[in-house]
Amino acid sequence: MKLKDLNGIPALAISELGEKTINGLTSDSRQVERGFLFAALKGSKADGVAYATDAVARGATVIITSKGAKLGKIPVPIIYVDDPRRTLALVAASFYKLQPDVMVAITGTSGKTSVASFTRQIWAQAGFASASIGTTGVVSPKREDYGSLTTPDPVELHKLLGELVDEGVTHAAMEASSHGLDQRRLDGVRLSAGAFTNLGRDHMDYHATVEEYHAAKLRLFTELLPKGAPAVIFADDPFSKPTIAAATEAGCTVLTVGRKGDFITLKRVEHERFRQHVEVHIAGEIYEITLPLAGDFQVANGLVAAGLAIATGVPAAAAMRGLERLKGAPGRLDLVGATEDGAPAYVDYAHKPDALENVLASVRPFTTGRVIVVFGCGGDRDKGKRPMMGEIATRLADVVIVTDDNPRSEVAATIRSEILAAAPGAREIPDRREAIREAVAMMKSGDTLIVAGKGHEEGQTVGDVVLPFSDHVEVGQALKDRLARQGTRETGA
Ligand SMILES: CC(=O)N[C@H]1[C@@H](OP(=O)(O)OP(=O)(O)OC[C@H]2O[C@@H](n3ccc(=O)[nH]c3=O)[C@H](O)[C@@H]2O)O[C@H](CO)[C@@H](O)[C@@H]1O[C@H](C)C(=O)N[C@@H](C)C(=O)N[C@H](CCC(=O)O)C(=O)O
Ligand SMILES: Nc1ncnc2c1ncn2[C@@H]1O[C@H](COP(=O)(O)OP(=O)(O)OP(=O)(O)O)[C@@H](O)[C@H]1O
Ligand SMILES: N[C@H](CCC[C@H](N)C(=O)O)C(=O)O
Ligand SMILES: [Mg+2]
Repeated sequence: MKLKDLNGIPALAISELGEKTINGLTSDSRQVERGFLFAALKGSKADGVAYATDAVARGATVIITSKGAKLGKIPVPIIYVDDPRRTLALVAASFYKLQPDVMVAITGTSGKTSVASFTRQIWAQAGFASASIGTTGVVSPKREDYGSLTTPDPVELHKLLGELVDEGVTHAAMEASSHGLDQRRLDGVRLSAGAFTNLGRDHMDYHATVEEYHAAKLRLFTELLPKGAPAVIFADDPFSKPTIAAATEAGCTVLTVGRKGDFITLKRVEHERFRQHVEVHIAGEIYEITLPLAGDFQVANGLVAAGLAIATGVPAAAAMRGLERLKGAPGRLDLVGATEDGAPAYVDYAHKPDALENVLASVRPFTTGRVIVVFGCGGDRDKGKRPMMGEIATRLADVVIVTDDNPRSEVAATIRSEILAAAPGAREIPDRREAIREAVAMMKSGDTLIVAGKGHEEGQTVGDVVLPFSDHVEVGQALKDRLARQGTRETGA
């Protein structure tokens, strides 16, 4: 492709270098090949400028960087721009060209993965070839790829969107993380609609304040959605009001959902152990549906997904039928099994205070015995959330077991002690497998077990090593062993 065919490049550079052929793009010098455009970006750990020479040695023929960057003697043209991350996103969008006709993005502290998955499922039920992109990976009619970043790097993202179109996908829902929004990873995506779930504490190691974190999320509505595009906003969160105000001010068509919602109004919820009966009103019609998922927060996620589906052309009745057939996203209040007398054991991805609070509160209505929780906190991540999660667990669960969750480069015992400082009466079992086995062994009739923090993850990161580990597998095995022990006892063997 010629440089002149790429979006986001300043006119002067196009007039001088427009005929240059570009074979590929990257912001990582290690991935440069002959004829590539290299974006030299200032990052949180390194500065891409330092790798420009390396990029040229590997075949880069044009470099994009920020105005004022000092690259020294480089034998290829350098294009200076105000916001090179945004330029890279726009360039990537035009390089890979194709995007699904309908693209929606979901932001918020919790529920993004679930809403993206639910939106895909509702679209699919309504007959559209649909995909979801996020923390748990990419799901489409032809693929189920395990994920890494919640919002992929723009070059990866646009390559992926092009591939999805080639597969026939017309509708895609993606997660917009605050890192992704802040780093302009989505700036080239042609969005049809956006959504907001809620705002709580997260990533305080990256964003200086909650306001800055909220502002990063608001970029979706204030800078990325085209004027007039639907913004589906969950109405019952403390941050709903300022989000609605910002989206309205930016010219979005705000559609609120929830108890205080106008677009989809939640009237009534009746909880059962594994499902919920929900009454909602949409445009004067009353719908009574059964959501086949546990957890209040799944009602919220379902309504946001239904809002996105309706806003992008699915009839309300079809969206409601779609809700009745939803499958939970992997590792989100995911029922692994039950003890011989029916006490359920769930794996959940709550790794931040609000999520833990929600998941523990959600299982209480159907727990006649004790709520037992096993959790830890990740190393090299926001330390402030550790005592907060300790306090929440102690307040909302009857038995608290604190264990390890990806200590990374930190001393695991220190992380645990920071949680335990705010969790009087909690037990400490460092080894996660042992903690799970202990929790399963103590379950009695009426109890509910929540193993929180890892959800779909398949590893335990200790130092630089990722040891294979799955909460799902461990809980399943512990339940199996318990049932086998029970059987042995009953037969007197
Ligand atoms: C902190 C963070 O978000 N980092 C992201 C950021 O990297 P960075 O620009 O800060 O990287 P850096 O290491 O400082 O390097 C600066 C530049 O030098 C380049 N470089 C570096 C070395 C070299 O040899 N050659 C070279 O060219 C790098 O490619 C980079 O362009 O931009 C990269 C490209 O988009 C991302 O891959 C990278 O994500 C890292 C891997 C990461 O772990 N990110 C996490 C925290 C993240 O983004 N999480 C969110 C939210 C999760 C959630 O809540 O669900 C997500 O969306 O996944
Ligand atoms: N709407 C919600 N409100 C509060 N908590 C929620 C909500 N939805 C999910 N959760 C909790 O957050 C956890 C993660 O959910 P999900 O993966 O859907 O969110 P996410 O925003 O994608 O999170 P992440 O940023 O970690 O990828 C769930 O396992 C559950 O504990
Ligand atoms: N995307 C999040 C996931 C955290 C999950 C939890 N298991 C942990 O390791 O803290 C992060 O990398 O911060
Ligand atoms: Mg996610």
